This record gives sequence, structure tokens and C-alpha cells, in this order.
Amino acid sequence: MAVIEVERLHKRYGDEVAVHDVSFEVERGEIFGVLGPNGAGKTTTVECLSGLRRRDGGRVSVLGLDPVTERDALRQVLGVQLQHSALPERLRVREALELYASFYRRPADIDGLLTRLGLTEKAGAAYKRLSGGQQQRLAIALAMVGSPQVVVLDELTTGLDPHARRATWELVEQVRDAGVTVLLVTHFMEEAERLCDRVALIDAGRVVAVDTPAGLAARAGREQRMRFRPSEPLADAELLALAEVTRVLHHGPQLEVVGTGNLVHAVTSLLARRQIIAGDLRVEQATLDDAFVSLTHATTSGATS
Ligand SMILES: Nc1ncnc2c1ncn2[C@@H]1O[C@H](COP(=O)(O)OP(=O)(O)OP(=O)(O)O)[C@@H](O)[C@H]1O
Repeated sequence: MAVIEVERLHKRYGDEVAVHDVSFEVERGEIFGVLGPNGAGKTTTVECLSGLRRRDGGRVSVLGLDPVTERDALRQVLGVQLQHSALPERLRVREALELYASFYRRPADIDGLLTRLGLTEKAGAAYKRLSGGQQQRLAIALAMVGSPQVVVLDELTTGLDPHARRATWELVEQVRDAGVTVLLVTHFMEEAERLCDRVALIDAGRVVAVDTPAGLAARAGREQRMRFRPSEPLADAELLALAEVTRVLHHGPQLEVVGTGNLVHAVTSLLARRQIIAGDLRVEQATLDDAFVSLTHATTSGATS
């Protein structure tokens, strides 16, 4: 069942159209990614569906509620962590959570939340004394404090080191495992590949693709390459007989097999049938990065056209 429905969303800032025509649906229990270059309209889109901005056109429904006309009801079931959501410097972690909890009819247990997010020891610390990773954990905790059914996380791991980023990904997975639907805005392809069930790729205010990360990567249409040292001789003709293989190259004892589609599966199945072991196997596949670059246009100014 779709918990978020966005249909032909349109938003202008003065004369500039930030979101031309954005449509997608998010199913219950998904981690759904919104990807796109700077200025593509990602934040504007999630602000419109969180009720923080008024759309100029289109239809939006979150858990059956309209974010503009039913904003108060929506706030009780939607958690939002937005880019650069700074708190007063002296506010302590527990105070921030208690303050936010007071806005909700069904607040989460604050001690439980502190434990889950690894913030128990920092409960008495002022916001400005937290590290970047701890501030992000607090941001997630604040988005979760109302026991929401849907959370929106915007650029959650920007500025975090690889350890803190991975720890934050685990937290997002825990949030999803607790039954919460997650809408994640991100710039990091690795993050989308690791976390998202599906992603919408937005470019210049329009959706250019909605797919699984693997499905999007496949659309990049890039050649796949496998290199390995076969344990037994293997005739080129056998490899070339596979529909997925376009070329076979020789580098001394190494074979390089070039092709498209599900090349890895086709070649490894052939090797298994022939009981040949692929030594030093290396695979170069199209990635979400390739899809991002081929399906979107970089805008150095960040402006949309
Ligand atoms: N408050 C605003 N007033 C005027 N223009 C705005 C405002 N907020 C965003 N814009 C413009 O709308 C367009 C989309 O911005 P938005 O922040 O939604 O993009 P984004 O995809 O989230 O970008 P980024 O990845 O850089 O965060 C940009 O051209 C931006 O300059």
C-alpha cells in the first residue's frame, strides 16, 4: 500500500520553477531514496510533502492526509529531519527530546530512544558540545520522538566520517525494521545503494527514473567487464556463444570478458558447468554513479532551467 503519493507536484519560488512535475509513490515499510544533482528540487519536494511548504500545483498525500489542509494531523504521524536543522547551542540532549516530545500525543519513551541511538551518556550534554555524528543521531531521535509512521531524512550523513556514516545507516535500518517508512534525500550513491529499496532520480525539477538501485545502474547501459585466470583452457567460442558476451580479450594467462546484461551470472554459470575455477576474478559493473551521471545534467550553479 502506498503511504506517500506525489502526483504532478509543482512548486515555484517567484519566477523560478523549482519543481516542474514530480510524481512517485512510496510503499509502506520501504526506504525510498530521492536522488539528484544540487538544485534538482529534492528538498523542495520533501518540504512540500512534509507540510513545510505550500505547493503551487499537483496532489500530495501522506498516510491519506493532505500536508497543507491536514497539517496538524500529519504532524502527529510524520517525523522530519531537515538539512541544517540547528538547535539552540545550550539546549541539552534530553531537554531537546522532552521539548519535541511535548508536541506529540503519543511520544516515544525518551530513555529508550536515547539508548537506541547511543546517546544515553550525552543526555546532559549541550547541543554545541556534541560531535557531528552525535548531532545527526540527535536529529534522528528528534524525528522519531513522536512515534511516527513515516520519517523524512534530508542529507542525513553529509559531513560525517565513514564510521559515523555507517553507524547512521545502521540506525536508519533499525528505524525501518521497527516498521517505519523512510524517505531519504541523499547525495551519496553508496548510501542509496546500501539503504534504499527504490529511488527516484530527480533532475531539474522532474523525475527522470524510479527504480531499484540495481535497476537504475543497469539502465546506465555501460559495458560490464570480468577478468580472471581460468584453471583450464576455455575456448573463446564458448564464451562468445553466450548472448551476454560481446568480446573476449587475452592478457597473458588472464581472460577479459566484455558484455552487457547479466554478464556475471552467464559467465559464472558456464564456468561452473565446465568445472573451471576463475582465479583472481575481478568484476567491473555499472554502478548507481554511472546511472546518475548518464541520466542527470550537472549544474555547476545549482540553478534549474
Ligand atoms: N527559499 C527559496 N527561495 C528561492 N529559491 C529557492 C528556495 N529554496 C530553493 N530554491 C531554488 O529552488 C531550486 C531547488 O532547490 P532545492 O533546495 O529543492 O534543491 P535540492 O535538490 O534539494 O538541492 P541540494 O542538493 O543542493 O540541496 C534551486 O534552484 C534553488 O536555488
